[in-house]
Amino acid sequence: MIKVEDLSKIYTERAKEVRALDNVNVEMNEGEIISILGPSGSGKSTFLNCLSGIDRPTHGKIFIDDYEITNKSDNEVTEFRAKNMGFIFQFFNLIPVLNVIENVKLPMLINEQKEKLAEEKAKELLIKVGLEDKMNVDVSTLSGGEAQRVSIARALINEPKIVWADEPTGALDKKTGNEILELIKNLNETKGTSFIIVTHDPKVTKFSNSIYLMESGKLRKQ
Ligand SMILES: Nc1ncnc2c1ncn2[C@@H]1O[C@H](COP(=O)(O)OP(=O)(O)OP(=O)(O)O)[C@@H](O)[C@H]1O
Repeated sequence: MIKVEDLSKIYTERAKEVRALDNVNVEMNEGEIISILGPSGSGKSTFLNCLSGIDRPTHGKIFIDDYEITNKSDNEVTEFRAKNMGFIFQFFNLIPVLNVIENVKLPMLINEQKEKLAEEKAKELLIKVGLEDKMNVDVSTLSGGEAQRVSIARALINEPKIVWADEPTGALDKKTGNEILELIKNLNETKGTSFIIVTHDPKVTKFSNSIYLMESGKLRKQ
C-alpha cells in the first residue's frame, strides 16, 4: 500500500547539512497498525511529513496505493491528502471556536460534502468513540482523552485509507493513553483503516502489527 524508494531528506541550515532521512526503502502493508519508534531527532516526523505529502523529500519516490505523490503538484497532493488521509496529533489540534461535532464535520465540509451527510457521519463516529453525550459542548471543556477521541473521529470522517498519528498518547496519562490505543485498534479492526503511529512510547508496539525503528534517518523493520 505504501512504497518508498531511496527516500532522503536533507535540510541545510547555516551552510550545514542535516540528513534527516538517509536512503529509506520500505513497503508497508494495507490495513495494519504500524508503529515507528526512534529517539528524538532521528527523522520520524520528517518521514511522516514526506509520506503524507506535507513536506517534499530531497530525493526518492513515494507511492500510496500506486499513486506516486512525489511527482505531483502541491495542489494535487493537497487534494489527494484531503480525500485519502487523516491526522491525529499529540495536542489534538482541535479548533477552539467550533464545538465537538463541528470539529468532526469540518474535513468533510472542506471536501465539499453535504452538511446533512456530514452531520449524520459525525454523529455516527462520535457514538463510536464514546462521545454521544458531548456532541454540542465547547472543546475547551474536554479532558485530554475526550479531546483525542474527537480528533480520532475527525481523522476518520472522510473514510481515509491511512491515518497518520504523531505521538497520539504523548499528552495523556498511562490509562487514558491505553484507552486511546484500544480505540485505534478497534477502529483498525472494524473499519480496516491503516494507522501509522510515530512515537517514543514503547507500549504502542503492543497494539501494532508491524514495528519500525528510525535511527539517524535510517529505517529498520523490527
Ligand atoms: N525544518 C528543518 N530545518 C532544519 N533541520 C530540521 C528541520 N526539521 C527537522 N530538522 C532536523 O532533522 C532531524 C530529524 O528531525 P525530526 O523532527 O524528523 O526528528 P524526530 O525523530 O521526529 O524527533 P522528535 O521525536 O523529537 O519529534 C533533526 O536533526 C532535526 O534537527
